[in-house]
Amino acid sequence: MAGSTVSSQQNAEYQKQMQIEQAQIRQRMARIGRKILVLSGKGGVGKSTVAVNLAISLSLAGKRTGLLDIDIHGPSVPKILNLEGKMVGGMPDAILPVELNANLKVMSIGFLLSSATDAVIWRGPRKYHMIKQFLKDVEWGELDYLIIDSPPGTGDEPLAIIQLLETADGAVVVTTPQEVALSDVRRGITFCRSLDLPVLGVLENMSGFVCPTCGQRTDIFKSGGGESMAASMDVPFLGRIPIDPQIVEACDSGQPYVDKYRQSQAAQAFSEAVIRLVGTHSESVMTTGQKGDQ
Ligand SMILES: Nc1ncnc2c1ncn2[C@@H]1O[C@H](COP(=O)(O)OP(=O)(O)OP(=O)(O)O)[C@@H](O)[C@H]1O
Repeated sequence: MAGSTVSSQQNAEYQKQMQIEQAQIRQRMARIGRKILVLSGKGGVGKSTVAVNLAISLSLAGKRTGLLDIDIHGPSVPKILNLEGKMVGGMPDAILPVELNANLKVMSIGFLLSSATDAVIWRGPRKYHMIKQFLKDVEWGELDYLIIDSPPGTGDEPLAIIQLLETADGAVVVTTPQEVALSDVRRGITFCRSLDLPVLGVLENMSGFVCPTCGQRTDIFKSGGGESMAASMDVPFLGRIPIDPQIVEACDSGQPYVDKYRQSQAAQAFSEAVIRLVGTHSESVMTTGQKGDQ
């Protein structure tokens, strides 16, 4: 009897603590306009590349943007943005994100690991706790957009963030065109629907390669599969990003691709996809995406 009283007391305290933390998350998130998750059904399809370049495009368009990398097992955002080894700032009750430029703040689990080679072996509850801490403690300030790079698949991390955010605006689902990737994406879309998370669009990455020497196009992973899958699942299609070796080079050297190679076919395709995605803010994104020299 005494034991059950203690455990019900503990349970009540735990519930109270959860409510306090959820209220803290709500308070932080109330200062952020649109919260967009970038998901993929399968690993290696370019999800982090898309998340980074989406965040850069929005920041170049003058939108106050945050980029949150919750890919606990493979945080690649610090590498792609040449932020490896950066220390995040701290305040008594908050973690300060790294400021990449005046409009772009970045937070990644990678900043909290002691080296780029550290492996994280965490079970579900610990991942949930880390994601909750990010949402509760990272001091973004006022943002127009928060872009969240989630790990591939439909596991603990995307589930945790969707539940904890409560009010995410939706997901961009990245795929490559071949059937083996598309079947995983269908599962990803079903996952979003079962959690009432709107699918804002499907982006087909690595869609064809145009040889820079002879100009011949080769559909290495096929082409068009993402578009027909989006139509059959009744979700918007955002466009096709071709394979471009300069994307690999930019990612590996930590340079923002859409900024550095603005006139390239892939950057233009990227820019059009962002316009389809953000809709009402399209003019400013278009202006930024098309101005400037390479
Ligand atoms: N359109 C593209 N053309 C050429 N290379 C690309 C393209 N998109 C992404 N890449 C390259 O593919 C590799 C994987 O990309 P990325 O890390 O973004 O994938 P991911 O889906 O986030 O992977 P993970 O499953 O590990 O999270 C990187 O080397 C990146 O530079």
